[in-house]
Amino acid sequence: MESDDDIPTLIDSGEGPATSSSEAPQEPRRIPCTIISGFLGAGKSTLLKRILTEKHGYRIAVIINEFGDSAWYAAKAINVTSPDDPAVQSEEVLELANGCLCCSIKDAGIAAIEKLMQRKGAFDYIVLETTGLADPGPIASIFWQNEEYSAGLSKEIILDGVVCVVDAVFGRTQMEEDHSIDGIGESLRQIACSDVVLLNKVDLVQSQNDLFETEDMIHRVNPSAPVYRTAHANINISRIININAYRVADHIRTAALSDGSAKANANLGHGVVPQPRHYELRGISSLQMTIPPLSFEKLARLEKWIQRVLWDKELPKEDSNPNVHPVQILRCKGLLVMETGKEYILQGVQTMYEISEVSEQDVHGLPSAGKLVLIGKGLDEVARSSLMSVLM
Ligand SMILES: Nc1nc2c(ncn2[C@@H]2O[C@H](COP(=O)(O)OP(=O)(O)OP(=O)(O)O)[C@@H](O)[C@H]2O)c(=O)[nH]1
Repeated sequence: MESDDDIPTLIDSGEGPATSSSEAPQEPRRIPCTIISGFLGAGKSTLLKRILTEKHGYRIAVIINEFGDSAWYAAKAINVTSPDDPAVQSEEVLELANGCLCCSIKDAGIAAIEKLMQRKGAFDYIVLETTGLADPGPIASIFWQNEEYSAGLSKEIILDGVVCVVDAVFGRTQMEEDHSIDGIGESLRQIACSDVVLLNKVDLVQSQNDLFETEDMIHRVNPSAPVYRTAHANINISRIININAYRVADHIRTAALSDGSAKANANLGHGVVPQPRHYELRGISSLQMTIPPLSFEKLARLEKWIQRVLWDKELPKEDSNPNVHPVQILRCKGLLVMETGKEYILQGVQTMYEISEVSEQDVHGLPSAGKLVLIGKGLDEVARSSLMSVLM
């Protein structure tokens, strides 16, 4: 670490940053950021390498935090590279001294990224690889657009999505047996916070049944994240980069609810509220449901319920349920369809949430059903009926 104030600095390689092809002033544009999380040894670096060598047209700044031999998080490096343009292969290395990113990002980590942003123009995409032990939730919330929480970073960076790499060989055991953080298995936290899951190393698994069972477990913990099977992280990059997971309704619209909900959806729009399902594994629980078209009054009630659960971490008290019922949300996602045909996306990370209207060109056809997925703690039968009562 070079600086006195513990703020990491970029070490200039001497070759200078790439310049924009056009000198014309450009609209300020937020840089998308993809977070790669995943189980130890699952293939995160392999995925990163693949991203950096694929042809995708982005000049990518990479932030890595390594788990060093001495059990210290040793160094994080930022490289600016573009496989499409050898001229920008110049490497700019940023060495950070202390702490894993999830611990230090609120201080030196943020400063590092702010310094990186002073070089904007040199890159147009950020990929951040976390260690296999990191909880991506707090990291993701740094980039959340709520400026109060993101120390202004969200003015310049937009979270594109969180990709979790799961080991197809050991993933199930890891989910069942790893350490827990605050009562939740750490690998399950990573799945909870992800927008896309890669089930990697499928070449090493003989039994299709084993793969199905691991996939099933992932789906139950996070019903809204698509799971792709990969060997050596070989994936069509467009499935993980620039997916706009927090903005695009299609992600949620096409996310399968785990019981083949097409049939259930067919009955919606007639005031039928299907039974939500919930699932619990090692402290984490998920609750998912399809939601019939809402009136604005119901939307307001649902939002109030969400606020109560996210901010107060308990269910609203009711006559039928006067006791305190603690809940915690790690991630929530929803597509809320209105009776008028308008659609809204709900996105939430930790205690932050946003409900934004889907632009008209992204609303396809007649509204059918909305979807809501909550992942966290305490999302049990009581939570289920509390949510149902809001929608009745
Ligand atoms: N057979 C096989 N080996 C793989 C695959 N993906 C990665 N590997 C190998 O598995 C080892 C671990 O891969 P990494 O990409 O370093 O995993 P990681 O998640 O970055 O590891 P940590 O940072 O230690 O958590 C390396 O030797 C890879 O070459 C795969 O799909 N199949």
